[in-house]
Amino acid sequence: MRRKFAAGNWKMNGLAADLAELEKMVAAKPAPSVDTAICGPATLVHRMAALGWPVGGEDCHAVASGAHTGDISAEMLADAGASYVITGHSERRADHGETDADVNAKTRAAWRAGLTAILCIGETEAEYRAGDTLDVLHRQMAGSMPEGCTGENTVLAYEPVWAIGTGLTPTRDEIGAVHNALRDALIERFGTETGLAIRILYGGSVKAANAAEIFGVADVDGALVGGASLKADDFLPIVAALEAAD
Ligand SMILES: O=C[C@H](O)COP(=O)(O)O
Repeated sequence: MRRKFAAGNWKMNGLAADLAELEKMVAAKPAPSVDTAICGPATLVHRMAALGWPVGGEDCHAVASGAHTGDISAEMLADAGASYVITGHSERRADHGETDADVNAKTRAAWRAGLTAILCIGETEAEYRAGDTLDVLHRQMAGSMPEGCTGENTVLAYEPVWAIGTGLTPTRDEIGAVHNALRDALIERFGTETGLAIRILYGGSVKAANAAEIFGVADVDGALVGGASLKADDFLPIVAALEAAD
């Protein structure tokens, strides 16, 4: 039985003053029946973790330490109190040219440090319009997901690039068809037990207003939430909708 998971991604947002939002989330003590986490900027991870809410990084380097100015290793995130790290977010793939091989290496780095990887895949708008969504996702899964993925060390996040920060979302049927295909692909690649254990999150313009509808789709095990995770008043209703979902 997969535990539902609501993860936030603060992206390049968050100053010390914004920790007040996380304090509000902690004070609300929401939804003990679902997993929650906020992935925050590296500058805040330590202080976020100290507040007692599960925390993740937004990216990590593939190696543990060395001459890589400005980079953060998975070990550093774990040392700062993180339990998760996002790998392969489309903004990293687009802004930093990260390839599936890079994402694969970063995901293995996350495991090496004892972190759970929230591994992102997703098609661009052009790929969606061309009807190539599943081909793209299968290719990204094949390249980005290392051998050894389990339900404990990896969470798969399906994030259509064209839905991120746009207010657009695929239809319920589209999300359902994609998540169903991803589940089949996980089972084929990792076997039935592991394929059924790996959680698949949907990400892209999830907010309180559409969360219940999206969480009602089969094989949606939760969400990776960007903009609506920045404020407790936006994120907590999403967590509540996940808890209420069948
Ligand atoms: O990692 C989160 C996603 O990029 C979704 O962002 P968004 O909820 O602001 O669309």
